[in-house]
Amino acid sequence: MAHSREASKSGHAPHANITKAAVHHHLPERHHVPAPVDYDTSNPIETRKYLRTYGLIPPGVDTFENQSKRCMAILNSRKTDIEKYQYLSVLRNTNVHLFYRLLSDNIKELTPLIYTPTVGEACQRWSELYTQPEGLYLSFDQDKGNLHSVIQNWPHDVEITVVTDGSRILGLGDLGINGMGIPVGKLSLYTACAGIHPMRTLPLCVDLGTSNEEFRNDPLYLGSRRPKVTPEEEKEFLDEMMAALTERWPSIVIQYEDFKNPFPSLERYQDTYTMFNDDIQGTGAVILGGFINAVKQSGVAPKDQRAVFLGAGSAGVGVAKQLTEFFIKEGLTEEEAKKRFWLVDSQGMVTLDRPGKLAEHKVYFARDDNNGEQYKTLEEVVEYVKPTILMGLSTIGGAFTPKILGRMAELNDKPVIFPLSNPSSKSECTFEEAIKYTNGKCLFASGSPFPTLHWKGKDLVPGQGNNMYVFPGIGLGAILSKSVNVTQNMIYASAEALSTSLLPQEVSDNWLYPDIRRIREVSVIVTRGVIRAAQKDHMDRELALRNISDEELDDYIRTRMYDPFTEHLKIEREISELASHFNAHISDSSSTAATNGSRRSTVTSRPGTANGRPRAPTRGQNAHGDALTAQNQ
Ligand SMILES: NC(=O)c1ccc[n+]([C@@H]2O[C@H](COP(=O)([O-])OP(=O)(O)OC[C@H]3O[C@@H](n4cnc5c(N)ncnc54)[C@H](O)[C@@H]3O)[C@@H](O)[C@H]2O)c1
Ligand SMILES: O=C(O)C[C@H](O)C(=O)O
Ligand SMILES: [Mg+2]
Repeated sequence: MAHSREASKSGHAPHANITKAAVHHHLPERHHVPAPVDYDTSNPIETRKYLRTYGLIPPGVDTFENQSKRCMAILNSRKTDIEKYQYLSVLRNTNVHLFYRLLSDNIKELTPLIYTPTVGEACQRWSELYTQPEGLYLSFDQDKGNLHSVIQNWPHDVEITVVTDGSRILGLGDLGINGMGIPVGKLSLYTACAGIHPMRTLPLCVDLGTSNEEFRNDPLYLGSRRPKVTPEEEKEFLDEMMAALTERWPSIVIQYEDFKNPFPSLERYQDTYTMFNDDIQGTGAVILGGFINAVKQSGVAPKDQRAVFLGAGSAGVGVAKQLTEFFIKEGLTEEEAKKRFWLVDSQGMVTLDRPGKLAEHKVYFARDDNNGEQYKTLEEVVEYVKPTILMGLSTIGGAFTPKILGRMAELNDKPVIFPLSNPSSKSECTFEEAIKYTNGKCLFASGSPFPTLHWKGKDLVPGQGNNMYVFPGIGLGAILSKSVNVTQNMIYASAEALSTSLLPQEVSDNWLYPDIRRIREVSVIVTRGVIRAAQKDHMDRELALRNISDEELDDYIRTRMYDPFTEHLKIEREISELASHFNAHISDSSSTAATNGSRRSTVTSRPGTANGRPRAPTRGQNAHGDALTAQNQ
């Protein structure tokens, strides 16, 4: 991540010319209650005095490095992953900038602890482990008809929200309000990967009841105990929610996440609000991004690709649609492109003539060329199709058996094996299994992370095909371009941009995705692609970005990104501005006092102004300005 190493070394920037005595004795009483972050042990003494936390923190001033060492040592002393998750949650809630400094310096190591796979267990046990508020809950039973006023309770301005009803959390089923861990985790990545300011993010969980009977009967469960509302009731509730969110924050970007049936809301809102569905669209984009690179490596032309998908839900269909669009761009007709796919669900291969009603979202890819044959198992389908690609979005851990993997290796020089279900326990196979049973031939990406594998004298690094590579850039692109909607072209552009983000070394090492440690730079590239597509679609309202070069746009994106390593400079600037303002007062007052005994009353400053210009209010500033006036008089 790009951050000021100079600042990080010392823990704070070189100070403005301000004497300790001036700060200590002349700063006014501040009336705000210090926020948890104000107790940061890297805060210089002057900052502590300004924030009124002086004396409430041990006297030594920490460097960022020391803080990081201490946190990592504490983290490593926690035995289980869920204990580590809990420690990191507390850190995020008590010192958000330190949390993000730690995360950005250790993104590869910490992401699995705040996101998949650990977030899966955190959600399963959310009510059992609950300690602190971390988002907004809207309840069907208690709040319907009143969402507008509940939303007013959120204390900050919001640029982006991730909303779930908890009904399909990863591959773990309906977890009701326990699903809140997912918006919390996704938004942490928005901040870490795309630099959305943590205070501008809103984790949102709607309580529409749950089909999870075990939870409904669990005394510790913190959601309503009603069964899931009907689709019609859900629609009315979401209509009200979308209107209320947008009324309070007109430019809010809304990401739908982990809904059991997300198709109706995407269709209903995508042309009306700035929203997208991460499981359908984000997943489609991230897999397309890796797939573009896999096609280059496999050497198999799009017209010869044969893709078998285990899982025909929101993610399966989302990915298949995105790949279809790619095949069309590569010269196939739509009919030819969609014929490259064979989807398999819990009842077997998806065909038009199989018994029972086919869910609407499966009809597009349903096969009509099966001659009345129905293929029940994945093994049968693989034998029938002879695929080049095997995708797993089924929630069935281990479904890619050694036999199936071995067969893929017999059929192909470089089979594409993407077990994408989350968390790790639901992955259709592990990296080790994929390598072992294809004899090291496969092009691999999984939804959850797997460790590097030592194989025949080489270190093999698995790709991670997780939507975390694109949703941060999609969201940031929509925010910065002030896009009216999130269009299909913007989603597609995120995939193309991702596919170009690999370094030459990563390409020559046959990686499909860039190193996760470069995620912030990758997000800049994805964001740029999304903004350019928004402009082409005339969705953008930030027109000034249209006429700048890509280089300038990248710089603009970087400067708009929250940087936890420089955040403290804001408050230090506030202090030094105040000090120079105060010193100017003194010299002004004393020189005028010499000539005119009583000019003092005319030099009192208006609260919230600097150099006579209005200034955006920042934390404590009004109280500060008022008090300064009072003290000077
Ligand atoms: N890697 C990523 O970025 C990413 C993104 C989104 C979703 N996912 C994962 O993909 C999985 C599916 O998500 P979804 O939103 O599509 O869920 P979903 O509930 O909409 O779909 C699940 C699909 O799997 C099928 N299925 C269930 N049991 C099966 C079986 N025994 N054999 C064959 N098919 C079976 C279902 O019929 C359904 O078609 C989840 O584990 C989720 O975590 C991963
Ligand atoms: O949450 C993730 O890790 C990816 C994806 O959105 C999922 O639902 O599995
Ligand atoms: Mg999801």
